[in-house]
Amino acid sequence: MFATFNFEESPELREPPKRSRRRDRSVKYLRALSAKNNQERTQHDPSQVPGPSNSAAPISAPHTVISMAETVAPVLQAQLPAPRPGILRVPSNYPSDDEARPSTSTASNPRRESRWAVIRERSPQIVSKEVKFQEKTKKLDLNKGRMKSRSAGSRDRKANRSNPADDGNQKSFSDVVKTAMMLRNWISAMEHDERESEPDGDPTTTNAEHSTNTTVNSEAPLVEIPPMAFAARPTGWAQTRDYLKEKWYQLRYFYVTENSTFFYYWSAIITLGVLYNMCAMVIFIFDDVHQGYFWQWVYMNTFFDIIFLLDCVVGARMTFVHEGNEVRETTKMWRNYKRSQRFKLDAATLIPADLILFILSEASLIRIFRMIKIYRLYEFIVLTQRRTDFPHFMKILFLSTSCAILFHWNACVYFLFSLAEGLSEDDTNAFGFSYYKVFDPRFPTCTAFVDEDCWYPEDQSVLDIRDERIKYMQEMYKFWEDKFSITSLGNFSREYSMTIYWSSLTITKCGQQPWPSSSLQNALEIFDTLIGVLVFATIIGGVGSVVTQMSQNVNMFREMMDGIKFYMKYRGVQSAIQDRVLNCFLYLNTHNQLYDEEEILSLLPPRFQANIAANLHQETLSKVALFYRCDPRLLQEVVMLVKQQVYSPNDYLCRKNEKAKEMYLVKKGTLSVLEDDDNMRELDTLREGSTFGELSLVHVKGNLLGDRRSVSLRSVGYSDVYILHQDDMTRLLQEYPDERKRLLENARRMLHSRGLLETNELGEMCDNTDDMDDEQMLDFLSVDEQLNRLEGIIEGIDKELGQMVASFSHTSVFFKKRVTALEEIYNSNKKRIRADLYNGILKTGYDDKILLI
Ligand SMILES: Nc1ncnc2c1ncn2[C@@H]1O[C@@H]2COP(=O)(O)O[C@H]2[C@H]1O
Repeated sequence: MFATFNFEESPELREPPKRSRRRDRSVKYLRALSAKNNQERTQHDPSQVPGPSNSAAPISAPHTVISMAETVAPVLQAQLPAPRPGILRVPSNYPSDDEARPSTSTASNPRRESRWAVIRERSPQIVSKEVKFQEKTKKLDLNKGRMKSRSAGSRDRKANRSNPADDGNQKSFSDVVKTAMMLRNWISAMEHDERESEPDGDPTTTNAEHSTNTTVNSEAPLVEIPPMAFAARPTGWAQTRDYLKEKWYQLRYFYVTENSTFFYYWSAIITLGVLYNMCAMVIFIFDDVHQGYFWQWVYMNTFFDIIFLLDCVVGARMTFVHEGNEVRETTKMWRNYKRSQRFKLDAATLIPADLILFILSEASLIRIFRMIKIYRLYEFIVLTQRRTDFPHFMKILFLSTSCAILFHWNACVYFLFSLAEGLSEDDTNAFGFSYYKVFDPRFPTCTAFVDEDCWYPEDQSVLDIRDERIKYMQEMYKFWEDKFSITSLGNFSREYSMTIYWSSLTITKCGQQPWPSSSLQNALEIFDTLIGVLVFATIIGGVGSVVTQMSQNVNMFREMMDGIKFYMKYRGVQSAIQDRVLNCFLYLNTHNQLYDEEEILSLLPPRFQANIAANLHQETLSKVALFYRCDPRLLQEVVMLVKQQVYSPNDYLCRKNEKAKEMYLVKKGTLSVLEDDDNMRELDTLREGSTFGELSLVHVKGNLLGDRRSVSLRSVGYSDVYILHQDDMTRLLQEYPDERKRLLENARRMLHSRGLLETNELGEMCDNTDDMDDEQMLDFLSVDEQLNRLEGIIEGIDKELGQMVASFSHTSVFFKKRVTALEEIYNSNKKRIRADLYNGILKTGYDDKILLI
């Protein structure tokens, strides 16, 4: 996993504004123009410049929008053709104010006219653009006018248009104005957006445009915008820059943890490289492969070498634990990598020995150095076994892969050996490889099932196979001579198929092979036999353990099932009950519930047990009315007390009027709430996530139900239920006296609201336990609760006494040691001490004469 610095991700980074670069540039350009325009305006029309008091006055966002619109619009207007009097006719739905009519507003506004004059004067490009634009518009208008005039002949029903050309001009120009207006509004809106999202104090400037706009803002601010008027939100280039910066930091300081998903997948890639090297480097001893794929091999080698190089970078960014802390500092990680075994192995892997291939291309085994990376393959196997849900399958997969690689290597060694010995031409019994041993495959050209002639007429044969075998073979050969085709294989296919066959049979000792007839052949055979024995021991052991593990659970279940069956038969249990028990047992097995959860959890440290329990029950329990506003620490302990129970179909969880001692949480299944066992009227159904019976956790004085169940509850199908016992709760509440009071209060309120609590005449609750001390509280406890409490108190006293005894014995040992040490000091310095005492140098505060005796 790539680690990152904990940059605070701002919302705008998550949602980049949809602005194109072109739009940015256009805004920049327009801004520059408007800046000049403003500058000129201030020079030509001092009344427009806000005075110090104005500039200081904060203004709200809408004002700014209008002012910016005013700023940008004239610039656009400057590029529009000068309106011809009498031509402009704005559609009825078009804005009719001055701002919306550039021509009229410009004409009627001498101030603006003077501004444009200055702009034209100072920006010749704009003037030339304007001229070009005017010319184009004129042409457009003329063309349109011509077209209109053509159509006007046939459609003179538009009598109000006396001059069709004028009409065309008028429409096209209004289109242009309309577009310009839209453009202006769009820019205004964008300006507004942008200002709203300015990152720093200057809300009219983005970082990228700073240099352009500084002049505008410093010299002739249109309106002073308070720095905090808009939220700081980088946009455009600033945002991209921030994003790139963040990515750069992430890349520069990335780190990898061993258990991260990134490292796992990266290891998978490295493993692929290792396997590739293992297969490729030996297969290039075959001539066909070498000649046909040498350069492809070189490219692939380079690719995987780069991957291995990158693995060194990853290795240098591996976190490690130092004094219990995970170290993620770049330099420390690098130093740790340099010191590690991994670094040495990685360095050895990357020895560029395969440069020799360019001189001696046959020496493909020179890449053997890359095999050092095999340790990463082992790491990958370990990581996979940690992560996978199918460990047995993975184990068998790894075993078979290693077998395949071993066979492959052995086949190549055998071929090399045969090459060294010299290939025999036509001896099928030769130990080494011979092309004669591998025939090209032959396929029948007739179909035996369809074609009658395709069957060899054995019944017509007069030859007895036992006596005239050779003749029989010749006859057969003649018969098939024209009834098959030969597919000729390349040399490599024949070589590899034969050698891998030899290799697998020799290693597994599964088939008879030609005898070795020389010392070298013997040596190879013995070597193979040794490897075969080792491999077999490993494979059989591995597969055996996998099979044992896989069948372990099945066997255990079978044993348990047999035991139960035997017991029930032996005791003569009714067959209906037997069926119920066995069905329930099967259900538990299929839902993986035969495991003892407590036993499994007990393997974990208490902290994790608490985490798991909280994850399973805390949310459900926090919604129970009884725990309303109770201390979260109490809830954290309550979740640890919850135990699981499975109920079969029609099992009763509790019956009406039974002593209530548990609270239930439904994890899975459906429960029926029955009014009574007798009439079986269903009041309600409870499903997953429901809780009930919570009032049985505390004993409430005045409970009209008297701690009895108000209804019966029956499981419809199989139900998984979590149970919280009253005893556990009472014991826990001894440590939380305040919470006990709160729970009692909640319980009383609940009972009261259901009309199940004794009330006084005014209908108020009889007792208030809030102000009670522990002594008074005892009166409200049931005998069971009192006993529990007593047990708790005795346990507490016991604990305290134990602590006191331990502390006493510790202190006495300490003092004994001290006295012994003092005695030793005194004995060794007896004379000096006596002399000092005698001379009055040492004063003990006691009667020194006693010591001097
Ligand atoms: N009509 C009902 N619908 C759902 N749950 C009920 C209904 N009546 C009672 N219960 C719950 O079922 C529980 C049975 O045991 P208790 O009487 O202790 O508390 C009961 C309530 O929590």
